[in-house]
Amino acid sequence: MTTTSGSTPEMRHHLDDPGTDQPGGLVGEVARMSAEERAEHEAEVADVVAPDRDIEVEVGETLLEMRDVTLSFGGLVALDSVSFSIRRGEILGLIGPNGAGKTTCFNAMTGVYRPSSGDVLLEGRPLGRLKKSQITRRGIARTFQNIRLFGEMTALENVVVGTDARHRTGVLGALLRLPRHHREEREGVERAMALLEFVGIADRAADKAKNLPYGYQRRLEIARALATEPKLLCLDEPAAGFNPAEKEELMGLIREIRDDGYTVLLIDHDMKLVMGVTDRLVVLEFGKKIADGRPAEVREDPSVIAAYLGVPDDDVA
Ligand SMILES: Nc1ncnc2c1ncn2[C@@H]1O[C@H](COP(=O)(O)OP(=O)(O)OP(=O)(O)O)[C@@H](O)[C@H]1O
Repeated sequence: MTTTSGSTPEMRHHLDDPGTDQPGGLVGEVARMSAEERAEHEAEVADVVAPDRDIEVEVGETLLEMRDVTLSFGGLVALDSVSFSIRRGEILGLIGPNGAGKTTCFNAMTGVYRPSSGDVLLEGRPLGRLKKSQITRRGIARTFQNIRLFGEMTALENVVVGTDARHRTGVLGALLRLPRHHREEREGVERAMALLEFVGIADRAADKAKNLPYGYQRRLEIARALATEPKLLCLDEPAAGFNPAEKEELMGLIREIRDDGYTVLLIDHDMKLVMGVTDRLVVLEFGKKIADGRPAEVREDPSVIAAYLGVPDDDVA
């Protein structure tokens, strides 16, 4: 995957002076563009963010499969023979009451925990005993329920760290200052900048992550995950703590990510939001899968209604 072919003069300018929000900075330049110029600029950014998006992907083929996965913590069975597939190009929602096993599913897919039995397969190959970093390289990236950023690093640096997962030169290449290392470093910064723009926080690229507003931090986590060029992006409650307008904006971003060719797995408690953005839903309760289907079907499913008994109708609507 090449990542720099679409880098634009605007991006390069911004790299020289990241974070500037003043007239002359990228944000100001974009604001002054005509509608036509802006559309062209956005297409150029999209080229950098998702360079492969025009390559025809077999939307609908299985990307990840949870095959009969059981995961126990001592006597507690957090996942009980759970099987479902995530199809390429879809937004799949994973829902269920508190403690149902949603985060444990993410942890099983990303190598935090190993299933006690069963398999997680990515593109038909079991993840087996791969380490977290190896799974990231195979193509699964995630964000966390509790934001985990490098607080003392800038927003841009946080995303550049994500691009490192794709670098082919290792520590030795860096020590020897190989030309390829320099090129990868430069490409990483350009791609990181494009991703910050894509998620809407390029104006704060030079700020330390810990100083960013909460909503920016959530978007920064998504940019960092995208930097690894994942085949599957797992978002664990990305809208937690957002007001309705912020949630709506975030859903727009998640749709854009999918439209750019990524596959998204989404956990969220807000039923309205999940129903509104997902193509399909898997419902867990007490570690077992109780439903799997289109949002409109799942919301009518008696076992799902029973699992959510007590949730006001408004929240399920
Ligand atoms: N590391 C752990 N050690 C012991 N028990 C755990 C561990 N992680 C999760 N559990 C238990 O496994 C069950 C499933 O937890 P999990 O966090 O996956 O649920 P969840 O559906 O993500 O819940 P929530 O919506 O509250 O985040 C819960 O009973 C939880 O207490």
